[in-house]
Amino acid sequence: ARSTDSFDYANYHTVDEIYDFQDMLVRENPNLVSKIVIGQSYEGRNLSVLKFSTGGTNRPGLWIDTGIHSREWVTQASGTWFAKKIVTTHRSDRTLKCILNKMDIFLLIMANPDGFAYTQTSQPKYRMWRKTRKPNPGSSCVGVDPNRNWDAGFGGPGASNDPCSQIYHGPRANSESEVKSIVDFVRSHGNLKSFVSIHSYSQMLLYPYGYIRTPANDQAELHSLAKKAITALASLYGTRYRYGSIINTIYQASGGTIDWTYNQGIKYSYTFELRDTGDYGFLLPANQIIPTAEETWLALMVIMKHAYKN
Ligand SMILES: NS(=O)(=O)N[C@@H](Cc1ccccc1)C(=O)O
Ligand SMILES: [Zn+2]
Repeated sequence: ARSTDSFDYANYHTVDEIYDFQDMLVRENPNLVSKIVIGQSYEGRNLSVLKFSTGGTNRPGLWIDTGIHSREWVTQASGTWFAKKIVTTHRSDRTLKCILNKMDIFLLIMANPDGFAYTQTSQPKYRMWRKTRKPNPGSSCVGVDPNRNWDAGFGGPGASNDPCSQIYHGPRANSESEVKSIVDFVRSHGNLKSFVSIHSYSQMLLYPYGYIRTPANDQAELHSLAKKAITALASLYGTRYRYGSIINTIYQASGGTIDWTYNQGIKYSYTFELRDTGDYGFLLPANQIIPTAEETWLALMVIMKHAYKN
């Protein structure tokens, strides 16, 4: 595309097209958008975070990542749409205007670019790739599950020590550069107020914990905020979400992203599982990208507004 106005948000795009989109968005909006390279993937692709800021220094931040599981294509597509939505509405939307007067938004659209590139290679059998693409010593199986590699109940039930497993946790916590780079950013920023990691599919809004049954200290607040968020989501097209703690709502999972961010003190830590509930699953038709992104944005705004006010 020649600009982010002519970019086709209603279709899926390649790794390179999304990198180009990010650079165009920065060029077109130098007073709002900048790019922070927080690290590289195993195969050397940039982990590029878009920063949306109206000024200040080290303002409290709001984090969103998409695409950490590479086959969940509606998430990278939604992340691209979110980026354009922020730019086109940050003056007209009062809530977003207020948020950006005091806070920064950080958006990592391709959290697993190697896996994403792999799902786009010719053979259809690669389309369902989930993990990173780092070889595992002593195994013919490649990759670690980047949603089991975090230092939160690492290696416990709900992950596998088998390199051939889709939920292989890796040789140690933060072994994957895609994970370590985010860990380092979260620590160096030190002032994130919300952390949302976006997955698909199942239509769920999940909060900690996944590795233990013990309720999070802020469980009541996280539960009521989740209810508000999915109510806003449903208001657009009637899409119904379930919500609750990871372990109670989907399954036990150890080493997950938001369990670690919550334990770092980022209270508003959530994972979305976007459309659908299994009719198409990870192969969601492109005509559902924009409706999915639009309804999800309403829920994200509820969470970000709450983080802004508390
Ligand atoms: N996106 S998904 O289909 O892989 N489901 C997620 C569910 C999940 C979500 C948040 C923390 C742990 C686990 C998964 O990593 O298994
Ligand atoms: Zn996922």
